[in-house]
Amino acid sequence: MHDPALPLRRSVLYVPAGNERALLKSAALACDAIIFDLEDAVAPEEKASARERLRAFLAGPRRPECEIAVRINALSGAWGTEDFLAARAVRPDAILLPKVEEPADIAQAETALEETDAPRAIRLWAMIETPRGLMQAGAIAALGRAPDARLSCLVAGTNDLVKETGIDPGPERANLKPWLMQIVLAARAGSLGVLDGVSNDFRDLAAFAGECAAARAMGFDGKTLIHPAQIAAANSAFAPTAAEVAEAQAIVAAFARPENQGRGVVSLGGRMVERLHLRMAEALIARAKRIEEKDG
Ligand SMILES: CC(C)(COP(=O)(O)OP(=O)(O)OC[C@H]1O[C@@H](n2cnc3c(N)ncnc32)[C@H](O)[C@@H]1OP(=O)(O)O)[C@@H](O)C(=O)NCCC(=O)NCCSC(=O)C[C@H](O)C(=O)O
Ligand SMILES: [Mg+2]
Repeated sequence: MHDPALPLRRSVLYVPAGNERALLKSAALACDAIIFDLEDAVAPEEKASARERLRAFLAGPRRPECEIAVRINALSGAWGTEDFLAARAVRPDAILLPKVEEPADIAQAETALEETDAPRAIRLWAMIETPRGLMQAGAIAALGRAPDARLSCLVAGTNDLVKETGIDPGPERANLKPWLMQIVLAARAGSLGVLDGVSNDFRDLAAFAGECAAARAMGFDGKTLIHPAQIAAANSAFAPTAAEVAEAQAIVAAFARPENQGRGVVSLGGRMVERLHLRMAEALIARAKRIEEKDG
C-alpha cells in the first residue's frame, strides 16, 4: 500500500540553482518540495557559480513545511564530486541522483555520504530516466528495503526517457504510461515515494491538470514541476476530493457499527468492503487532514 507516513509531495518544483530570481521566488511558493537543480538547468560554464549561489541562498531561512532536495550531476562525471560536496554542505533533506542505472550508483552515493559523516537525515532520491535505469528500476528500488536505507524516492525523468528511446509520447503520454507504471511499481515494491516527470508546456494548465489526474491515477505521490504556475493544479490534483473523503468516512463508520465489530467484510451501498479498504480509507482521511493543516 502507498505509505501514508511519506511526506506530502504533491508539487515538487525544480528551481535552477544558478537563477537568482528563481531562487528568491522559490522562498514564497506553496509547493510541497523543491529540487534545486545543479544538473540540466545549469549551463556547463555556470556550474561553479550556481553552487555558490545555492550555498548562499540556503544559508538563509528555511521553511520546515517545504522539503528540499538538491539534484547533482552524475557522480561519475566532471561536476559530480563538486556538486556532491556542495549539496552535502547545505544539508538538504535529500540529494537527487540523475540517470541512475544500477544499484551500484546508489551504493556509491551512500558510501560517499557515510565516509563524510553526513547526517543520517540526508536521503537519496533517484531519477529513472534511461532505458537501463528503467530495466533496473526494481533492483534499484529494492535498496529502499534495507534497514538503514537512505534511498527514499524515485523520480521519473520523462524528457530524458523520450530522448534516449526515441519514442513519441503520443496523446496524453499514452506511449510513456507503461514505463511510468513500471516506475511506480518498482517504487512501491521498495517502499519508496514516487514522483511523475515534468510537463514542459507550462502555459497549458488545462492539459497539465489532465496530466496530474492521470499521474495520480497511476499511483504517483505527486508531480515534478518546472514553473510556479503549475503548483496550484498539482496540489489540487494530488489531494483527496471531498467525495473521496466522504466515501472513506462512510467506510470507517460502517466498520464502527456494533453489528460489524470483528467482521472482516461488510456490505456498503451494494459493494463489498474489506478491512483493507478500511485501512485505505483511514490513510486517505489522514492525508486529507494533513493537507488541510498544511494548506489551511
Ligand atoms: C521554463 C522557464 C525557463 C520559463 O522561465 P520564464 O520565461 O522566466 O518564466 P516566467 O517569465 O513565466 O516566470 C515568472 C516568474 O517566475 C519565476 N520562475 C519561473 N520558473 C521558476 C522556477 N522553476 N522556480 C522558481 N521561480 C521560477 C521567474 O523567475 C519569474 O519571476 P519574477 O521575474 O521574479 O517575476 C523557467 O520556468 C525555468 O527555468 N524552469 C525550470 C527549468 C528546470 O529547472 N529544468 C530542469 C529540470 S526539468 C528536468 O530536467 C526533467 C528530467 O530530468 C527529465 O529528463 O525529464
Ligand atoms: Mg533528465
